[in-house]
Amino acid sequence: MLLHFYKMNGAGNDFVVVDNRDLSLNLSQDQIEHLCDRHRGVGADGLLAVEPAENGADFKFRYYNADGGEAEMCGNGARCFGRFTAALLDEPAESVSFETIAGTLTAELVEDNIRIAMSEPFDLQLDTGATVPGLDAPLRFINTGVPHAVAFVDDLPATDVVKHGAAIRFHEHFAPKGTNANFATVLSPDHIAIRTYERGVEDETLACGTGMVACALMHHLLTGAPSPIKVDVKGGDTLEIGFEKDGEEGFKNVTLTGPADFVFEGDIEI
Ligand SMILES: N[C@H](CCC[C@H](N)C(=O)O)C(=O)O
Repeated sequence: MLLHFYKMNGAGNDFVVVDNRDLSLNLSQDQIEHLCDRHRGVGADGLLAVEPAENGADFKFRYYNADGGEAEMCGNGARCFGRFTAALLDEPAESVSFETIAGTLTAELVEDNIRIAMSEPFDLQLDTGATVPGLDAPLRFINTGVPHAVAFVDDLPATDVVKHGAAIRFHEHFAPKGTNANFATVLSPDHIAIRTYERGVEDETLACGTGMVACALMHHLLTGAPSPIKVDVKGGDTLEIGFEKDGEEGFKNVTLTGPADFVFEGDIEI
């Protein structure tokens, strides 16, 4: 079958996008894994599928990691999904809504960037009590649409993200679903830098949107830093996380703002 696809990039987190509004595609886990393979396929951290909405949003957004497994949502992918689907609307619009497993999200075009109104975070664990060998930092946790462990470290460039990330991702404390693993450092009161090991990619990625949100909210909880918080990612971009407090440890109106760009489109035999 010849598949038409689009390649997009959200701050270095890259995606294959397929338009499946007619639901004619029924890609298997192996086919998605092949499409994301950087040597044998198109190459990407994940795949975004556009499907028709079921509950009143403009579209449904289905997200699949590079291993072909479906995940609840993807923050960088949501910005790319918003950029892509805004162009599909009958009338030009500044915002577009889409259903995900994590809830219905809205993407807003803000100058050259896309702002995502994220789902409300939950399952906050300021200290999970979990440890991994060789990492001398408390492991914290929050679900920002997908699960994220967060460790603040002193020397981010020297941190073995793959070794410690894999140990956290597969740690029994987060079983059976596992978690993404983020390592963060404070640059200034309103500015952090992070690196992320992603579940389902099983490697460090150049950016992780829900991971940025997790680290920024944890930074607020630990230091009181006000909204917005800037986040530097491995790929070199700086993105912005906005939020309002909802009680002592809750958050609402959480936003993720950053780039979402088309790279190329093509056809591939699968
Ligand atoms: N790998 C994640 C999903 C993608 C998250 C990331 N790419 C983002 O931008 O939020 C998981 O399995 O939970």
